[in-house]
Amino acid sequence: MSTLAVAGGRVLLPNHSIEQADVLVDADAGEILDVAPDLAPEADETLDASGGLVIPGLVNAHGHAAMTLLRGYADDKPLEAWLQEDIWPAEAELTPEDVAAGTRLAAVEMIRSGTTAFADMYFHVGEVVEAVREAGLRARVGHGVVTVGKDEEAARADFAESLSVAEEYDGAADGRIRTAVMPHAPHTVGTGYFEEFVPAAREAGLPFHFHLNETEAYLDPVAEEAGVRPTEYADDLGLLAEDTWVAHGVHLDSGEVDRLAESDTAVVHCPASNMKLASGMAPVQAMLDAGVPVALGTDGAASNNDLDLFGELRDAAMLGKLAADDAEAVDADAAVRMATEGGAEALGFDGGRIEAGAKADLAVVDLEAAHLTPQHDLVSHLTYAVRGSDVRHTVCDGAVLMRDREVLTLDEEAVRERAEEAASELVARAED
Ligand SMILES: CSC[C@H]1O[C@@H](n2cnc3c(O)ncnc32)[C@H](O)[C@@H]1O
Ligand SMILES: [Zn+2]
Repeated sequence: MSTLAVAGGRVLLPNHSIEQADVLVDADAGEILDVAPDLAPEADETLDASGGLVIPGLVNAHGHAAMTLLRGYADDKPLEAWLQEDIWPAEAELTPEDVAAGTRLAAVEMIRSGTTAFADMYFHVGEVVEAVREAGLRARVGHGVVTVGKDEEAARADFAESLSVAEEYDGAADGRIRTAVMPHAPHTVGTGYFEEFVPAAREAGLPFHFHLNETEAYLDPVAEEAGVRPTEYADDLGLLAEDTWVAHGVHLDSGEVDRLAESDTAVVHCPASNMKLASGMAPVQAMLDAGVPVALGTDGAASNNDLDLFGELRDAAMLGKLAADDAEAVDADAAVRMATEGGAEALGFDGGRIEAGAKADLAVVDLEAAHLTPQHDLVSHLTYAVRGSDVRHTVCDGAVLMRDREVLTLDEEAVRERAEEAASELVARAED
């Protein structure tokens, strides 16, 4: 067994107390062995965390990684116009090589900002898997299904691909990659296709991930077709369950919040995307009060426009207060929980907390900075003051992905060059 000690720092424990301790990791098994003072002498390798805070690696529970190529391509529009006029025409030109380049760029950005696990709903999933494997990250990946606008054969093939991809790649990269079936949203996939494929997916034990109630406009097509709110529609189709996690949940009535809580379906709050697209304010405190599991996500880099999850912690706390008209709503503690154990639970990973037996997914935040001084409350700092660029080391599955701000698993300069080129060519094809 080879061991790694993350030593000399303070550690954020599962009850959110902070202790001066070392974290000893079984680097082969990718698990935390012990959290206690003076463990470094026992270890084969040491990461210096002095002056830093060791936290669970953050979990970005909803996104479209390769959309980094479309960062800044189309801004300042509402969701429907943005998708129809800009994003979907560009994505129609996406190649597997583009997804390879864009996902690696996303991986560099996430590693740099302390994210160790993420969810990805996109296309060319084989390329996503290779990028995640090389980067050393953990991910739940899936092929996104849209059937509207497709003929029956193409629509059935799209949904079938989501199932076959989920079966093919589950457990890849030494188990760091898990999968799910990912229909885009209740109104962008026809009812008949849900009725045909959901039972098959459930039979195969596959989880589901989809966008739910992101905008007011997302409610109407379901109301017209089924006469119910989308959460009830999804539940009737067998989509809600403890292994389902949905993105956004902005426009939920109290019956829908209760239904999500009763089915133990997790909701991924994406505050920056919701603000940028003016989608609305999710009732985060109401969901927490009702017992809905809540996680955080960036959504794609084209609607955020970065993948720094520390921004979501801050935005979730700020927007949660505004939505509830209550400064006590979505406090710093709740935001940190959503970004760590909440995300890990939503994605079904045994991480998000620093204790013996948990996955060794960690980030070390450098606290020696003007904007983190003084240090009255480090949980407050994680939510309101830390930035992704404060992360000094990142560890996933016991492997060091970034040491002293140098990404070790990917050649950052080459990744950026390749992404720049892929993005220019993609946009040129789309606008041709
Ligand atoms: C079918 S793969 C995923 C699909 O979703 C699109 N997308 C990106 N951001 C959002 C969002 O906020 N709401 C809905 N759909 C979104 C992405 O461009 C892909 O086409
Ligand atoms: Zn999304």
